[in-house]
Amino acid sequence: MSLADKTIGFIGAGAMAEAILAGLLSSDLTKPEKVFISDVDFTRRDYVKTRFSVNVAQNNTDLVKRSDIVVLAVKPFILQDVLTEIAGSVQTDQLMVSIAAGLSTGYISSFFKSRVPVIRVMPNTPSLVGEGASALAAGEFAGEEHLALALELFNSVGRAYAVSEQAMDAVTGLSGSGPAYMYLIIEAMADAGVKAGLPRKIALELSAQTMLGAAKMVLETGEHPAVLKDKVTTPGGTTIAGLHTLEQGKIRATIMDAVIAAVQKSKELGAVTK
Ligand SMILES: NC(=O)C1=CN([C@@H]2O[C@H](COP(=O)(O)OP(=O)(O)OC[C@H]3O[C@@H](n4cnc5c(N)ncnc54)[C@H](O)[C@@H]3O)[C@@H](O)[C@H]2O)C=CC1
Ligand SMILES: O=C(O)[C@@H]1CCC=N1
Repeated sequence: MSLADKTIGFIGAGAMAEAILAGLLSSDLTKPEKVFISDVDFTRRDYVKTRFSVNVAQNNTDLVKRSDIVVLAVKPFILQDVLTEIAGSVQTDQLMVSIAAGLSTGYISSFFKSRVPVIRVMPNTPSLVGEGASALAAGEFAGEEHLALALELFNSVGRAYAVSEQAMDAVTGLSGSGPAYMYLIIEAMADAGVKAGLPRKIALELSAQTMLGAAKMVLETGEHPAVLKDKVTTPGGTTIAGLHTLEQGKIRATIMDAVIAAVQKSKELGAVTK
């Protein structure tokens, strides 16, 4: 079974659902007719319906009845209410895919009386432009075929990797939260360009394109970032002067600390439901 044969429902049509839908529908793996959404915020629901021409379910249980794959895309603190609401309608031949940060597959399964397959995913917002980074973990009742379906879904919006569930907090701190860190760096580099006299628009685009290009070099050449860094760096030149300043500012330790703080926070948020 592939994704093309399945109906996919999104409970919660917020920022992440929109990002996944944008990538998924432009990948041609499914069609808007095969997608359902439900959201308690009707303005939001109608915006997403209009943007993608997808179907609107009357409510969350109606969505469950119409969907082979149900993507749980509400905030973690809302998920308990949603699971309580839909538990009686979910069948074992359906697949639950949760993108809620910090909530385990065991926690989600505990709401269902039967052995409903659950896959937990940590995606990120660049899914919106087809450049998402997602990690997936299969719950106790999910088999290889369920994992394959979910990988197909998230590979359609970027790169998706199967990991053990214990790795999810690390993924959340790294690639889940990571886009925000990258935006900070892009903004700071653009500000520096403006300070040095560049027009704002050009400074921002040069900065963003530089990050995009550097990321592609790492992914496509397969070379170690240190080797690529050395290729930019002329002896006695400009780059080594900039790198020295970054090292003096302890940029590596600061970035590592930021990711570890987010990993720690993910553990704390998840501990509430364990
Ligand atoms: N924003 C991000 O970068 C990432 C978010 N996530 C996870 O994705 C999930 C969704 O996050 P966002 O899309 O950012 O949140 P959001 O707040 O943009 O979207 C959630 C949507 O759920 C709707 N909603 C609230 N209660 C509902 C209910 N009872 N039934 C149906 N819909 C309901 C809200 O009206 C809203 O439109 C969260 O669990 C978050 O942990 C995961 C990875 C990255
Ligand atoms: O900030 C958060 O908690 C969520 C999870 C990863 C990205 N956004």
